[in-house]
Amino acid sequence: MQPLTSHHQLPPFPDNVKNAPLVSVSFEALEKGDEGASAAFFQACKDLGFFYLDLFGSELGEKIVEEAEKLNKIQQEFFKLPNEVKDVYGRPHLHPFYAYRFNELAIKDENGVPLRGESYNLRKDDILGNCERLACHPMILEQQELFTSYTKHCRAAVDCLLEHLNKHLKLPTGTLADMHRINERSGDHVRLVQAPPYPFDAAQAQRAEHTDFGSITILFNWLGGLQIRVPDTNEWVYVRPIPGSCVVNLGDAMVKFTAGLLRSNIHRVVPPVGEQAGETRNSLVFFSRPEDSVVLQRLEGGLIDAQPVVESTEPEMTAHEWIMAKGTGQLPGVYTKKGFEWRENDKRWRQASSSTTVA
Ligand SMILES: O=C(O)CCC(=O)C(=O)O
Ligand SMILES: [Fe+2]
Repeated sequence: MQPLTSHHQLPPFPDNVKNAPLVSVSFEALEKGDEGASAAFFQACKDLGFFYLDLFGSELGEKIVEEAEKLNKIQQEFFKLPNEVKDVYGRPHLHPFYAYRFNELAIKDENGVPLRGESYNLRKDDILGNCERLACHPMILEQQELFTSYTKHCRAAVDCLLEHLNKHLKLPTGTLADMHRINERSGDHVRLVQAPPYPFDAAQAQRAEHTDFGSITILFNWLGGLQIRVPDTNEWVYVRPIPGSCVVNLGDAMVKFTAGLLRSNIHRVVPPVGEQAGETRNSLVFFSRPEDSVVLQRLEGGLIDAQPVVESTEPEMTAHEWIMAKGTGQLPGVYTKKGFEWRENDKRWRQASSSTTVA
C-alpha cells in the first residue's frame, strides 16, 4: 500500500507561480532497467540537473517516502528545542560542517530574539558507525534505527542512479560505484532543515543561491519555496512539491567528473508564497558525495573523452578538501558548464558561508 504523505495537511502550493520544468522519472522503471525511463533520466541530468523521482510503485521508493515522513515529524520536534540546547551541537565548536547551524533572520520573536533559519547536518559515517561519532542530541540518537535505514535506503537509490549514469556515460562498469562505496568515509549526510515564516528579502535570496557540491542529492520538501534558475537566463521558477516524489539534483562533483556533460544547476530557497506564506517550512535532504579520498577531476573514458579539454586554473582537491572548503565558505563560487566561477569579491558569497542553504 502506498505510504501516506502529509502535504495535504498544509495549505496548497499556489497555482499562479511559474513552475520549474522538471520531468518526472519513475524509480520503479529505473530499478527494472526500463530504457525509456533511463534515457529520460540521463537527458534530465544533462539538461537541467534536476528532476522528480516518482517513488510510488517501488518497494524501496515507498520505504524512503515513509521514512522521510517520519523524519519530518522528528525534525519538527528537534527544532522546537530551546536555542541553547541546540547550540550545544552547533558549529563551529562541535565541527565546522557536520553540526547544527543557523543564520539569524531580520525578524524577531515576541521576546526580541532574532528568528533562525536552521539546519542540522548528520553525517552518514556517524549514522552507520564508520567513524567515532560526533556528539549528537538524544532525540536524534533515539531514532538511530530510522536514520540508519533512511541512510541505507537513500544510498541504495543513489547507487541505482549512479549505475544508470555509468551506463549512459559508457564508463567501465562500476566506475562511479567504486567512488561511492557506502562503508568508506565520505561527506554523505542527512540534513534536517527548518525556516520560520519571514518576508521575502532580495539580499537574503541572493545569498541563498548555490549549487550542491556533491554527487546526487535526494530532497523532500512539503511546501514551495525552492526555486531553480532556468539555464542561460536570470529567471527563477518554483519547484512544486509532489507527494510520493522526491526532487533529485546533481552536484558539482558530477560536473567535474564528466567535464561539464552533466549539470549542477543553481537553486535557492525563498519563503513560500500564496496561502503557504506564514507557514514554517521544513525540508529533508540526503547529500551523497564521492568518497573523501577521491580527487575531483575529469574521469577518463566513454563519452567524457569527447568533451572539450579546458585549461584549468582550479586547485586540484579531494572530495573531503572540497566539501570542507565549500561547506565553510572558503571557496565561494558556483560550478557551471564553464567550470568553477569564483565569487571571491562578491559580498554575498562571503556572507553565504553562514547561510543554512549553502550545500
Ligand atoms: O529546502 C529545500 O527545498 C532545498 C534545500 C537545498 O537546496 C539544500 O539544502 O542544498
Ligand atoms: Fe541545494
